[in-house]
Amino acid sequence: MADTPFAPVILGNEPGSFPHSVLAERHPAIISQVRDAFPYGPGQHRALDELLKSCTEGTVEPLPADAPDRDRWQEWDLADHTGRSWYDVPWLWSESWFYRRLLQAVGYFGPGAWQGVDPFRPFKRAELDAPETGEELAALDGLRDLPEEDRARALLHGSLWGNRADLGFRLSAAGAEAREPAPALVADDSETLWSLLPPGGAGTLVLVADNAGRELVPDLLLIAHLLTEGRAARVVLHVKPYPYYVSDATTADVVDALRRLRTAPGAAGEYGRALWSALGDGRLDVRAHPFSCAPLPYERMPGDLRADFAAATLTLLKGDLNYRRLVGDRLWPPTTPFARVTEHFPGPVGALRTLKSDVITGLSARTEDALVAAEGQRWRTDGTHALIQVSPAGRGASAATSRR
Ligand SMILES: O=P(O)(O)OC[C@@]1(O)O[C@H](CO)[C@@H](O)[C@@H]1O
Repeated sequence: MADTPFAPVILGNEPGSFPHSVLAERHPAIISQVRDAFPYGPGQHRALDELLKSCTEGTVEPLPADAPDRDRWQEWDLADHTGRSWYDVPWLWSESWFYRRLLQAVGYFGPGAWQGVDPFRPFKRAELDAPETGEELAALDGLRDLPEEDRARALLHGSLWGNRADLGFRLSAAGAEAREPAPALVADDSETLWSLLPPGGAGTLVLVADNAGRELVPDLLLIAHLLTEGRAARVVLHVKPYPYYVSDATTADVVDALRRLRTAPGAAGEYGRALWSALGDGRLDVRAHPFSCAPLPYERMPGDLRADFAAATLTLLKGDLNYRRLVGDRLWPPTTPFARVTEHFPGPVGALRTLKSDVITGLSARTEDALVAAEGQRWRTDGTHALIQVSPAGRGASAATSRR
C-alpha cells in the first residue's frame, strides 16, 4: 500500500473509548449471560471466574500444552502477546482471544460431555424463533410481483440491514434496536456490485457470513434469489468453525435457519427449499475455515483461503468485524479509498456493513463532514448507518479473471 497514510492499530487501552468498553464491560456481561444460560458444573464456574479475572485485570496466558489449536495460535501471534495486558494488544486480537478462552472455560473443545455445546445457542435460537422473524419472512410475499431488479435490491438491503441483528452489539449499545436506522447509505457501490452479478452470469459468489438468526436468514434469501434468478451459478457461504462474537453463524446455525425457512409458508418456504436442493447438487457450498475465527486482518490469510477468494467473481463480506478485518483494524482517515485498503485482497471484494466500530474508509469528504456536523463521532459506532462498498479489482483480480 504505497502511498496509504499511516493509521494506528486500534488498542483497547484508552478509558472512555468504545474498544475499552468492550473489554471492560461487554466481555464481563457476556460471561455472566452464558453462566446464567446453562447448568454448568463447579469446574466450569471456576474457569469462568478465572477468565473474568484474566480478561479484566490480567494478562494473556499461553494455551494448555494439549490444546488442539495451540500451533495455530502460535502462528497467530500468541507468543508475542503472552504476558501483556489484554488492553495493550491489538483490540481485534484480544476480542478473538476472549471467545477462544470462553469456549475453553465451558469445555467446548473437550474432551468431556460439554464438548461441542455452543454457549450462545439459546440466544441464537430465540432470535430464529422470534415472532419478528416470522413477520419478516411473511413480508417476502409482498415482493413476488416486483421486477427482478427491485426484488434483488430489496433482498440486498435486507441482508445489509440484517447486520443490525448482532447480539453482542445489543449488550453494550442499549436501545440500539429501537433507534431508527438512517436510510441513506454513507457509501453505496451497489451498481458496481450488480455489474459483477448480472442476470444470466455464470459467476461464483463467495459470501462471508456474519451473524446467525435475523442476519443469516436475509443472507440466505439473497443467496436463494441470486441462484434462482441466475445472477450467480454458484455460491460459497463461509461461516465460523466455532461459536464466536456471541451470534456469529456456524454450520449448525445455517442448518437451523434452513430448517426454519424450508417449513415457512409462501415465498420464504420456496426460497428455503431452493437452497436445500442447491446444497444437494453443489450450487451452494458451506465452508468453515479456521481463519474465519483468526484474530488477524485478512491481509494475513493463508494460501488456501486466498485461492478460494481469488476464484470468485465477487467476495462479499458481511458485518462490522469482517470489515475491520478486511481494511485493517486501524483509525484510517475516513476518506482513505476503500480500493486502496483492500488492494491486498485477491479478487473483487465488497462489504455490506452497518457501522458499529470506529473503523471507516471510503467516505467522501462531504459525507464525513455532514456526519460529524450532525452527530459528532457517534455515527461510527451506534449501528444506525450502513454502507455498501465494492472494489472490482483486488491485486489478484487480473489473474483470477481468466479462471472466471
Ligand atoms: O461483526 P458484527 O456482528 O457486525 O459486529 C461485531 C461487533 O458488535 O463487535 C465488535 C465489538 O465487539 C464491533 O466490531 C461490532 O460492534
